[in-house]
Amino acid sequence: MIRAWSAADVRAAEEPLLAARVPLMERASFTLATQVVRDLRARRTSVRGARVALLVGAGNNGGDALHAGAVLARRGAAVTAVLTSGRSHAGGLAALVRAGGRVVDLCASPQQPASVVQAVVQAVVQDVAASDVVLDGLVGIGARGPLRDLPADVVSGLSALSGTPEGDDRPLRAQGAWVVAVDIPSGTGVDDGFVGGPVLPADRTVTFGAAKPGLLLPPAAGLVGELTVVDIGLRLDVEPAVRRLEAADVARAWPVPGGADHKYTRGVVGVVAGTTTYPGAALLTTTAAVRAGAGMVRYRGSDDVGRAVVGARPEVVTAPGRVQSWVVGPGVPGGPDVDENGNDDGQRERGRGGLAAAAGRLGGLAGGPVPAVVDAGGLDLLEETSPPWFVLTPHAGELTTLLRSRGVDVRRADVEAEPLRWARRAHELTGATVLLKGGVTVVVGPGVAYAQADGPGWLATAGAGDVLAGVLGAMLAARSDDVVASPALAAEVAAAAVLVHGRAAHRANPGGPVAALDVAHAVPAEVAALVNSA
Ligand SMILES: NC(=O)C1=CN([C@@H]2O[C@H](COP(=O)(O)OP(=O)(O)OC[C@H]3O[C@@H](n4cnc5c(N)ncnc54)[C@H](O)[C@@H]3O)[C@@H](O)[C@H]2O)[C@@H](O)CC1
Ligand SMILES: [K+]
Repeated sequence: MIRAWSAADVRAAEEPLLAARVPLMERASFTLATQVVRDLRARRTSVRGARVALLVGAGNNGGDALHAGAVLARRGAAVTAVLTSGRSHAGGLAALVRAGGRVVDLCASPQQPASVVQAVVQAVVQDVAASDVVLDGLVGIGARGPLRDLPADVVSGLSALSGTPEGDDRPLRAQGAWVVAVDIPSGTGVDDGFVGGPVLPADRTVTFGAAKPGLLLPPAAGLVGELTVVDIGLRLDVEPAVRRLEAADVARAWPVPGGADHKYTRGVVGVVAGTTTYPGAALLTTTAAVRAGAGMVRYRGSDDVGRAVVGARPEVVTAPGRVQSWVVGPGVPGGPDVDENGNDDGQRERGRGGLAAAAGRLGGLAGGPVPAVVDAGGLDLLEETSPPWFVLTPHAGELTTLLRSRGVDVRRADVEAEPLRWARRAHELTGATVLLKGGVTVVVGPGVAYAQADGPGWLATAGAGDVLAGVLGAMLAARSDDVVASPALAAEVAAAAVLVHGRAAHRANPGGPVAALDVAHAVPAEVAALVNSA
């Protein structure tokens, strides 16, 4: 698991070590330099003679870059530091100069007219782009807001370089430079992943002490490249702000059935999905639940769609009965669609019934409480508040609608700019666990947040959400009682489902397009690979 702590928590953990004169910056910068050497070698560039540009800001982040530059210069690299602030880390600067590094100070003549400064910046930008490696040490965890002043000008200049292919978001790749962000890509929100101005996308981010939330969260997560966490000896005893599950975590927690298990201990998934107009969602959701190892899948819908489901997956039953998790809503019309089409095949009524049972509001034969996945049209069927064992699975547009229906003035662009913030708001307002789908999927439950980046971009395709709902339904059914008993567990299971779904998409067709049903069919082999690696 990757755990990420806020800037404040990291600073608090640094304090006792700094007080004890532990050389944290030396540790950090030496490991940074070592990583750069590894990257250069991997790129078949010898360290001796390699051109290294350091983008240096006012604080200790620039100090890290300067010290790392000094290490590289001592090993024969041609290092140039570009100072973007009137004050740079004195020790780092002295070390670099001692090691033979070159310094270009953009603030050397503060009285120069802006046009001259801009011309100098442009010239420097060309030089930087011609380097083998660029270290971004403009700002780290001391940053406030988007980049401004000269750091912003330099990054904007690099981003606007000619020769960058249209649509390529990594301006220096075309020039052959490898960008290493020091601690964070400068300009990204350390704690929230917000990107409100220019950022130089990194090929690698070397972060110190612990990951920071912004490195895992969208949209900043897309600018981080490969993430390397360097242990500098910090002790972080508080709960992390954001977590990311890795394959080993999911493998360890997977409920592998034993000899005494039967379909009811494995878990029965009740699915209310699809209508005669949208039967595909019913097929995808039930197939995914079956393929993810549900003890049994019970489809609830019209006779016509039920026949199609059983035709495709004879394992599915259509009779009512015991259920250990509900999946409500894929392919079920919501709000305006219902008014237009009139007919929903009675799915909304069945969905309400499933959710009432899942909330424990029916009792008796209906059973419950049990976990529920609430997707698409199911989101319209929620009561004012829900228990944490309900996992809502909106995309950004659906989350916006959900929030607006509860009086929050928010637009889709806001949700996309700060997914964690708005997913958390939806969790606070509804009480449910919220899984906000995207290239990086954010999950928020009571006291916990996960950010999962497991799937390829190809996974953004119709029906992929139905498959996720089915996989998650099966995983919740397998741990039904535990999920109801421990409020934060639904979020962990949901994050694990996102991981399985994303990895199954890679497995379905590595490096190429995937159809939703192919993802469902790749789930068993992915689960086998996971549990066999545990
Ligand atoms: N405390 C320590 O001993 C350690 C600190 N480390 C490094 O130090 C960094 C934190 O250093 P600092 O606290 O000095 O802060 P930073 O180096 O992150 O930068 C803060 C400075 O940047 C300027 N600045 C802030 N926001 C800006 C913006 N939006 N645009 C342009 N300039 C802006 C301000 O002048 C401020 O002084 C960490 O990210 C890490 O790289 C590491 O060396 C590990 C040990
Ligand atoms: K940085």
